Amino acid sequence: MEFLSWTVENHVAKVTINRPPANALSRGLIMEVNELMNAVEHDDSVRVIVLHGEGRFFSAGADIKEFTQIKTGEEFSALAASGQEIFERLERFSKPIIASIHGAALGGGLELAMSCHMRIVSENAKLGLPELQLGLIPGFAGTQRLPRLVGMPKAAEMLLTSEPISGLEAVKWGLANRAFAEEELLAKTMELATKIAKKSPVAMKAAIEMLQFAKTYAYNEGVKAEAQSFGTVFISEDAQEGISAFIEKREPLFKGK
Ligand SMILES: C/C=C/C(=O)SCCNC(=O)CCNC(=O)[C@H](O)C(C)(C)COP(=O)(O)OP(=O)(O)OC[C@H]1O[C@@H](n2cnc3c(N)ncnc32)[C@H](O)[C@@H]1OP(=O)(O)O
Repeated sequence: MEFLSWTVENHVAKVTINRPPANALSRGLIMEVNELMNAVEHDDSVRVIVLHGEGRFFSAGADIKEFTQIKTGEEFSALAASGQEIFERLERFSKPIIASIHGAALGGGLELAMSCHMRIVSENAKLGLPELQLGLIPGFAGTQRLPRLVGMPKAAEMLLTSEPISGLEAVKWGLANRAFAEEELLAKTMELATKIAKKSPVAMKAAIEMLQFAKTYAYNEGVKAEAQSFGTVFISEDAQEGISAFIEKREPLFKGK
Protein backbone atom coordinates (compact mmCIF):
# COMPACT_ATOMS: atom_id res chain seq x y z
CA MET A 1 0.00 0.00 0.00
CA GLU A 2 1.12 3.54 -0.72
CA PHE A 3 -0.56 5.64 1.98
CA LEU A 4 -1.27 3.27 4.88
CA SER A 5 1.21 1.26 6.90
CA TRP A 6 0.92 -0.52 10.21
CA THR A 7 2.69 -2.34 12.99
CA VAL A 8 1.14 -4.77 15.46
CA GLU A 9 1.97 -4.88 19.14
CA ASN A 10 -0.02 -6.49 21.97
CA HIS A 11 -2.82 -7.32 19.50
CA VAL A 12 -3.17 -3.65 18.51
CA ALA A 13 -2.53 -2.59 14.90
CA LYS A 14 -1.25 0.98 14.83
CA VAL A 15 -2.17 2.23 11.36
CA THR A 16 -0.48 5.37 10.02
CA ILE A 17 -2.02 7.53 7.30
CA ASN A 18 0.84 9.12 5.37
CA ARG A 19 -0.10 11.28 2.40
CA PRO A 20 1.68 14.64 2.74
CA PRO A 21 1.03 17.47 3.12
CA ALA A 22 -2.41 17.07 4.75
CA ASN A 23 -3.33 13.36 4.54
CA ALA A 24 -6.10 14.43 2.16
CA LEU A 25 -8.35 11.49 1.29
CA SER A 26 -7.78 10.76 -2.37
CA ARG A 27 -9.81 7.97 -3.92
CA GLY A 28 -6.66 5.82 -3.76
CA LEU A 29 -6.30 6.38 -0.02
CA ILE A 30 -9.95 5.53 0.61
CA MET A 31 -9.52 2.29 -1.36
CA GLU A 32 -6.55 1.47 0.86
CA VAL A 33 -8.79 1.81 3.94
CA ASN A 34 -10.86 -0.99 2.40
CA GLU A 35 -7.71 -3.04 1.68
CA LEU A 36 -6.59 -2.52 5.28
CA MET A 37 -9.83 -4.08 6.49
CA ASN A 38 -9.34 -7.02 4.10
CA ALA A 39 -5.84 -7.50 5.47
CA VAL A 40 -6.64 -7.43 9.20
CA GLU A 41 -10.14 -8.92 9.27
CA HIS A 42 -8.98 -12.54 9.57
CA ASP A 43 -5.61 -11.84 11.18
CA ASP A 44 -5.91 -13.16 14.73
CA SER A 45 -2.87 -11.18 15.85
CA VAL A 46 -4.98 -7.99 15.39
CA ARG A 47 -7.80 -7.41 17.86
CA VAL A 48 -8.01 -3.60 17.93
CA ILE A 49 -7.04 -0.98 15.33
CA VAL A 50 -5.73 2.52 16.03
CA LEU A 51 -5.82 4.96 13.12
CA HIS A 52 -3.60 8.04 13.24
CA GLY A 53 -2.07 10.54 10.85
CA GLU A 54 1.60 11.23 10.11
CA GLY A 55 2.63 14.88 9.91
CA ARG A 56 0.62 17.92 11.01
CA PHE A 57 -2.91 16.50 10.72
CA PHE A 58 -5.03 13.40 11.16
CA SER A 59 -6.65 14.29 7.82
CA ALA A 60 -7.79 17.56 6.19
CA GLY A 61 -10.60 15.79 4.32
CA ALA A 62 -11.31 14.70 0.79
CA ASP A 63 -8.64 15.74 -1.70
CA ILE A 64 -10.02 19.06 -2.98
CA LYS A 65 -7.44 19.16 -5.79
CA GLU A 66 -8.64 15.76 -7.05
CA PHE A 67 -12.20 17.18 -7.22
CA THR A 68 -11.19 19.29 -10.22
CA GLN A 69 -10.75 16.09 -12.28
CA ILE A 70 -14.41 15.09 -11.75
CA LYS A 71 -16.95 16.61 -14.10
CA THR A 72 -20.51 15.36 -13.64
CA GLY A 73 -22.93 15.33 -10.71
CA GLU A 74 -23.36 11.57 -11.23
CA GLU A 75 -19.61 11.04 -10.80
CA PHE A 76 -19.66 13.06 -7.56
CA SER A 77 -22.66 11.10 -6.27
CA ALA A 78 -20.81 7.86 -7.09
CA LEU A 79 -17.68 9.13 -5.29
CA ALA A 80 -19.78 9.88 -2.21
CA ALA A 81 -21.60 6.54 -2.34
CA SER A 82 -18.38 4.52 -2.59
CA GLY A 83 -16.77 6.46 0.29
CA GLN A 84 -19.93 5.97 2.36
CA GLU A 85 -19.83 2.22 1.69
CA ILE A 86 -16.22 1.87 2.85
CA PHE A 87 -16.82 4.03 5.96
CA GLU A 88 -19.94 1.99 6.73
CA ARG A 89 -17.83 -1.17 6.57
CA LEU A 90 -15.45 0.48 9.08
CA GLU A 91 -18.28 1.23 11.49
CA ARG A 92 -19.58 -2.33 11.19
CA PHE A 93 -16.10 -3.86 11.32
CA SER A 94 -15.70 -6.89 13.57
CA LYS A 95 -12.80 -5.33 15.52
CA PRO A 96 -12.86 -2.00 17.38
CA ILE A 97 -11.31 0.92 15.51
CA ILE A 98 -10.07 3.95 17.43
CA ALA A 99 -9.16 7.24 15.72
CA SER A 100 -6.30 9.11 17.37
CA ILE A 101 -6.76 12.68 16.15
CA HIS A 102 -4.16 15.43 16.28
CA GLY A 103 -3.91 18.65 14.27
CA ALA A 104 -7.09 18.51 12.25
CA ALA A 105 -9.86 16.14 11.25
CA LEU A 106 -11.87 18.16 8.75
CA GLY A 107 -14.53 17.23 6.20
CA GLY A 108 -13.93 13.67 5.00
CA GLY A 109 -11.21 13.39 7.67
CA LEU A 110 -13.83 13.88 10.39
CA GLU A 111 -16.25 11.63 8.49
CA LEU A 112 -13.57 8.92 8.55
CA ALA A 113 -13.03 9.51 12.28
CA MET A 114 -16.79 9.43 12.95
CA SER A 115 -16.94 6.00 11.31
CA CYS A 116 -14.49 4.70 13.90
CA HIS A 117 -15.92 3.35 17.15
CA MET A 118 -14.10 5.83 19.37
CA ARG A 119 -12.24 9.12 18.91
CA ILE A 120 -9.34 10.16 21.13
CA VAL A 121 -8.20 13.71 20.37
CA SER A 122 -5.48 16.17 21.21
CA GLU A 123 -6.82 19.09 23.24
CA ASN A 124 -5.94 21.57 20.49
CA ALA A 125 -7.08 19.49 17.49
CA LYS A 126 -9.56 21.08 15.08
CA LEU A 127 -12.62 19.01 14.23
CA GLY A 128 -15.13 20.25 11.71
CA LEU A 129 -17.18 19.80 8.57
CA PRO A 130 -16.17 22.90 6.54
CA GLU A 131 -17.67 21.75 3.21
CA LEU A 132 -20.12 24.67 3.06
CA GLN A 133 -17.11 26.98 2.94
CA LEU A 134 -16.35 25.31 -0.41
CA GLY A 135 -19.96 25.63 -1.61
CA LEU A 136 -20.40 21.88 -1.02
CA ILE A 137 -21.97 19.56 1.53
CA PRO A 138 -20.38 16.57 3.27
CA GLY A 139 -20.65 13.36 1.26
CA PHE A 140 -19.23 10.54 3.38
CA ALA A 141 -22.25 10.29 5.74
CA GLY A 142 -21.20 13.33 7.81
CA THR A 143 -24.68 14.86 7.62
CA GLN A 144 -26.04 11.68 9.20
CA ARG A 145 -23.34 10.72 11.71
CA LEU A 146 -22.67 14.20 13.15
CA PRO A 147 -26.21 14.88 14.50
CA ARG A 148 -26.28 11.37 16.00
CA LEU A 149 -23.14 12.23 17.97
CA VAL A 150 -23.63 15.89 18.94
CA GLY A 151 -27.39 16.45 18.46
CA MET A 152 -29.16 18.51 15.81
CA PRO A 153 -28.46 22.10 17.04
CA LYS A 154 -24.71 21.60 17.39
CA ALA A 155 -24.51 19.66 14.11
CA ALA A 156 -26.35 22.51 12.38
CA GLU A 157 -23.95 25.05 13.91
CA MET A 158 -20.87 23.09 12.80
CA LEU A 159 -22.21 22.59 9.28
CA LEU A 160 -23.61 26.06 8.72
CA THR A 161 -20.70 28.04 10.18
CA SER A 162 -17.96 25.70 8.78
CA GLU A 163 -16.09 26.55 12.02
CA PRO A 164 -14.12 23.70 13.59
CA ILE A 165 -14.31 22.95 17.31
CA SER A 166 -11.32 22.09 19.50
CA GLY A 167 -10.55 18.64 20.87
CA LEU A 168 -11.61 19.80 24.34
CA GLU A 169 -14.94 21.06 22.98
CA ALA A 170 -15.36 17.82 21.00
CA VAL A 171 -15.24 15.84 24.26
CA LYS A 172 -17.81 18.18 25.86
CA TRP A 173 -20.05 17.89 22.79
CA GLY A 174 -19.88 14.07 22.69
CA LEU A 175 -17.97 13.97 19.41
CA ALA A 176 -14.80 12.59 21.04
CA ASN A 177 -14.25 10.26 23.98
CA ARG A 178 -11.17 11.76 25.62
CA ALA A 179 -8.66 14.57 25.04
CA PHE A 180 -4.95 14.64 25.86
CA ALA A 181 -2.03 16.97 25.27
CA GLU A 182 -0.76 16.35 21.73
CA GLU A 183 2.59 14.97 22.87
CA GLU A 184 0.94 12.16 24.86
CA LEU A 185 -2.03 11.53 22.55
CA LEU A 186 -0.76 8.50 20.65
CA ALA A 187 0.70 6.79 23.74
CA LYS A 188 -2.58 7.31 25.64
CA THR A 189 -4.59 5.98 22.68
CA MET A 190 -2.35 2.90 22.47
CA GLU A 191 -2.74 2.37 26.22
CA LEU A 192 -6.53 2.41 25.87
CA ALA A 193 -6.42 0.15 22.80
CA THR A 194 -4.18 -2.36 24.61
CA LYS A 195 -6.67 -2.47 27.48
CA ILE A 196 -9.56 -3.07 25.07
CA ALA A 197 -7.54 -5.75 23.19
CA LYS A 198 -7.70 -7.95 26.32
CA LYS A 199 -11.46 -8.36 25.88
CA SER A 200 -12.92 -11.38 24.09
CA PRO A 201 -12.80 -10.89 20.28
CA VAL A 202 -16.10 -12.82 20.07
CA ALA A 203 -17.80 -10.47 22.53
CA MET A 204 -16.29 -7.35 20.92
CA LYS A 205 -17.59 -8.42 17.50
CA ALA A 206 -21.07 -9.02 18.96
CA ALA A 207 -21.05 -5.69 20.83
CA ILE A 208 -20.19 -3.79 17.63
CA GLU A 209 -22.92 -5.67 15.75
CA MET A 210 -25.46 -4.76 18.45
CA LEU A 211 -24.46 -1.08 18.40
CA GLN A 212 -25.44 -0.98 14.71
CA PHE A 213 -29.08 -1.58 15.67
CA ALA A 214 -29.10 1.90 17.19
CA LYS A 215 -29.06 3.12 13.59
CA THR A 216 -32.46 3.56 12.07
CA TYR A 217 -34.02 3.07 8.67
CA ALA A 218 -33.93 6.86 8.36
CA TYR A 219 -30.14 6.72 8.60
CA ASN A 220 -29.90 4.42 5.58
CA GLU A 221 -32.27 6.61 3.60
CA GLY A 222 -30.35 9.69 4.78
CA VAL A 223 -26.99 8.55 3.40
CA LYS A 224 -28.57 7.74 0.03
CA ALA A 225 -30.10 11.22 -0.11
CA GLU A 226 -26.76 12.72 0.96
CA ALA A 227 -24.87 11.06 -1.93
CA GLN A 228 -27.50 12.28 -4.39
CA SER A 229 -27.42 15.83 -3.04
CA PHE A 230 -23.59 15.81 -2.93
CA GLY A 231 -23.61 15.32 -6.75
CA THR A 232 -26.26 18.00 -7.34
CA VAL A 233 -24.51 20.60 -5.18
CA PHE A 234 -21.15 19.79 -6.73
CA ILE A 235 -22.16 20.89 -10.23
CA SER A 236 -23.37 24.30 -8.97
CA GLU A 237 -21.39 27.42 -9.94
CA ASP A 238 -20.92 28.07 -6.23
CA ALA A 239 -19.12 24.74 -5.80
CA GLN A 240 -16.74 25.55 -8.68
CA GLU A 241 -16.13 28.95 -7.06
CA GLY A 242 -15.55 27.39 -3.61
CA ILE A 243 -13.05 24.83 -4.92
CA SER A 244 -11.21 27.42 -7.06
CA ALA A 245 -11.07 29.82 -4.11
CA PHE A 246 -9.48 27.13 -1.89
CA ILE A 247 -6.85 26.27 -4.52
CA GLU A 248 -6.15 29.97 -5.21
CA LYS A 249 -6.00 30.65 -1.43
CA ARG A 250 -8.71 33.36 -1.46
CA GLU A 251 -12.19 33.90 0.02
CA PRO A 252 -15.02 32.43 -2.11
CA LEU A 253 -17.67 34.74 -3.54
CA PHE A 254 -20.92 32.75 -3.67
CA LYS A 255 -23.78 33.85 -5.97
CA GLY A 256 -26.45 31.31 -5.14
CA LYS A 257 -26.23 29.55 -8.52
C1 LIG B 1 -16.97 14.15 0.83
C2 LIG B 1 -15.95 14.91 1.50
C3 LIG B 1 -15.73 16.24 1.17
C4 LIG B 1 -14.60 16.97 1.80
O1 LIG B 1 -13.91 16.46 2.67
S1 LIG B 1 -14.26 18.52 1.21
C5 LIG B 1 -12.77 18.99 2.05
C6 LIG B 1 -13.03 19.45 3.44
N1 LIG B 1 -11.79 19.92 4.06
C7 LIG B 1 -11.43 21.20 4.05
O2 LIG B 1 -12.12 22.06 3.51
C8 LIG B 1 -10.14 21.53 4.73
C9 LIG B 1 -9.27 22.31 3.79
N2 LIG B 1 -7.98 22.63 4.39
C10 LIG B 1 -7.82 23.62 5.30
O3 LIG B 1 -8.75 24.27 5.75
C11 LIG B 1 -6.42 23.93 5.70
O4 LIG B 1 -5.56 23.47 4.71
C12 LIG B 1 -5.98 23.33 7.07
C13 LIG B 1 -6.81 23.96 8.19
C14 LIG B 1 -6.14 21.80 7.09
C15 LIG B 1 -4.50 23.66 7.30
O5 LIG B 1 -4.28 25.02 7.14
P1 LIG B 1 -2.77 25.58 7.10
O6 LIG B 1 -2.05 25.12 8.31
O7 LIG B 1 -2.86 27.05 6.85
O8 LIG B 1 -2.09 24.83 5.87
P2 LIG B 1 -2.41 24.97 4.31
O9 LIG B 1 -1.31 25.73 3.65
O10 LIG B 1 -3.81 25.45 4.05
O11 LIG B 1 -2.38 23.41 3.87
C16 LIG B 1 -1.17 22.70 3.71
C17 LIG B 1 -1.18 22.04 2.35
O12 LIG B 1 -2.19 21.02 2.38
C18 LIG B 1 -3.07 21.23 1.28
N3 LIG B 1 -4.42 20.80 1.68
C19 LIG B 1 -5.04 21.04 2.85
N4 LIG B 1 -6.25 20.48 2.87
C20 LIG B 1 -6.40 19.86 1.67
C21 LIG B 1 -7.45 19.09 1.08
N5 LIG B 1 -8.58 18.80 1.76
N6 LIG B 1 -7.28 18.63 -0.16
C22 LIG B 1 -6.14 18.87 -0.85
N7 LIG B 1 -5.10 19.59 -0.34
C23 LIG B 1 -5.24 20.06 0.90
C24 LIG B 1 -3.03 22.72 1.00
O13 LIG B 1 -3.48 23.01 -0.30
C25 LIG B 1 -1.56 23.00 1.21
O14 LIG B 1 -0.88 22.55 0.05
P3 LIG B 1 0.32 23.43 -0.58
O15 LIG B 1 1.36 23.45 0.50
O16 LIG B 1 0.72 22.68 -1.81
O17 LIG B 1 -0.22 24.80 -0.86
